[in-house]
Amino acid sequence: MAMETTTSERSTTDEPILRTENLVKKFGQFTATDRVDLTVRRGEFRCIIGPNGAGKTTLFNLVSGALPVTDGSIYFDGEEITTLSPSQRVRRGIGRSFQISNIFGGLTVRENVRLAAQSIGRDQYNAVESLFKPTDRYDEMNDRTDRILDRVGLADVADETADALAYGDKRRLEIGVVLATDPDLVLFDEPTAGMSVEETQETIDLIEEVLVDQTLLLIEHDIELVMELSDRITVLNRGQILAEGTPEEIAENQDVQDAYLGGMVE
Ligand SMILES: Nc1ncnc2c1ncn2[C@@H]1O[C@H](COP(=O)(O)OP(=O)(O)OP(=O)(O)O)[C@@H](O)[C@H]1O
Repeated sequence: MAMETTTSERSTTDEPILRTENLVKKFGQFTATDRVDLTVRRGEFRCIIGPNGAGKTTLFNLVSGALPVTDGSIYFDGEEITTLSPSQRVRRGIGRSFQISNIFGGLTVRENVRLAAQSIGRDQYNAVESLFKPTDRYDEMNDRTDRILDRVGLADVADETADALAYGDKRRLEIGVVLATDPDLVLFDEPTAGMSVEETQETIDLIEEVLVDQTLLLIEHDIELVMELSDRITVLNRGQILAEGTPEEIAENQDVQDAYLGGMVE
């Protein structure tokens, strides 16, 4: 298989991990997603950009299963997932970061990660049943939780409640919670929204470091960041794919400049 090395340590293959075909989402008469054919290759860092209301979040909702499609198909890892539930998609390997809202503030850091780890491989609604698992499975789950806590740098604060964490550690926990679901693809909807320049850089560094083996799909408004991070960029406009390419190709694309970048970059 052809391998291509990018500027980061991540490596991209030719194999598509996610593919949408003629994807359509209508809200009444309004078409929010308009015949989108998207292909993301395994290992890619793909940013989705576009003006407000372009349909970026709607596209994520279709991929994660939060919204049913109006028409078209979604394939993940070569298999059709168009009608699978969100939890079935998580078990297939599609993780979605909801930032802080994924975290239970009253539980400890370790409990949060463990709960997320427990939720895969079984029906999420069987959380009570999962408390009564055989001991070897219990140990395996604890080991896995510890490895994730190490990976995201939270081993030292594992027994603190999530509410007591400093801001930066909360972001680490959020990424730990996503990682605990063992994803192959992670969707991030504006992970740096409202952050200072410093916090933005820290969060991005963390995502790049911890999720180096995952395919990343990220909605981001900060164009400079998008240009720096992406292997490829997809530009949405009025629900349609306006352009797709490497950062260099997108920067030079006249349609993008006319419709979007010209108005965005001051
Ligand atoms: N549940 C809904 N019902 C009706 N219209 C919706 C719904 N969700 C989204 N829309 C509309 O679909 C369009 C696309 O919205 P979406 O949130 O996907 O855009 P976006 O590109 O993520 O925008 P932003 O950058 O502002 O977050 C918008 O016009 C929005 O008002």
